[in-house]
Amino acid sequence: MSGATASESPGRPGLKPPPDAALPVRHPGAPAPGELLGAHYDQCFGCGEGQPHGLHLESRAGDGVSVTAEFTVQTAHQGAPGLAHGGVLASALDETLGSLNWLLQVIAVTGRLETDFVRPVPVGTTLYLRAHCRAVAGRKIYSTAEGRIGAPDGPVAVRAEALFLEVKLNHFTDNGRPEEIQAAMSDPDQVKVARAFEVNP
Ligand SMILES: CCCCCCCC(=O)SCCNC(=O)CCNC(=O)[C@H](O)C(C)(C)COP(=O)(O)OP(=O)(O)OC[C@H]1O[C@@H](n2cnc3c(N)ncnc32)[C@H](O)[C@@H]1OP(=O)(O)O
Repeated sequence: MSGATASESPGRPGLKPPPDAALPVRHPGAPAPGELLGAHYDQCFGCGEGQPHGLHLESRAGDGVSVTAEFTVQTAHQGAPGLAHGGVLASALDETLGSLNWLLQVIAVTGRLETDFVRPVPVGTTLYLRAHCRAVAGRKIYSTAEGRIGAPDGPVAVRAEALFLEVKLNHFTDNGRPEEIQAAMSDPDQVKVARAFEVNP
């Protein structure tokens, strides 16, 4: 363990933007800084209100291509007694990082997610997450995130670097279980249909 932060060590295989990568551009139609993004899909484990044991993460647009989010660790999220499960914390980072694609207004999925677990996170803790997009190269989106305990400037508990890959809508329609795809597509609210798959409304 080097002790370096994610943003100080952007050279890990598959996570380093190529030299010709561009700076990310916030879409003109993206929610304004400070605006809540809302759940993109009611059944999403990360943000959906229809998931009783989900994270119920609330993401908010930040400046540039950045977001902040909060989630409170519940008893259903334990790994060891009284402590958050590492996979749940990775999910919180993944969800926060995924929200960045809404500001870029591209449909993208996580290809690679590398997580550093820096401190144990007790049940009842509110984790303050922050993510920003570092670079874009073709379909590849390079982003980084961290989660702090108890306050936006609290001690860092988790960090992640991620590569998202832009995909077409058929990534979901060809691969998702037909029942859920049908249900999501037939919602009369077209914005909800679009957001379920993170397509631009
Ligand atoms: C608000 C929204 C919240 C969303 C929730 C959070 C997001 C999620 O959790 S999404 C769910 C988890 N992710 C998935 O299910 C994705 C499953 N994986 C896949 O479908 C595919 O592997 C996918 C789409 C990522 C890549 O496949 P494909 O489109 O065929 O890309 P492919 O042609 O293989 O590779 C394209 C480039 O990316 C690179 N690449 C692909 N995967 C990786 C990887 N894991 N690591 C590093 N590089 C990779 C390739 O090397 C290639 O590079 P180059 O262009 O330089 O040769």
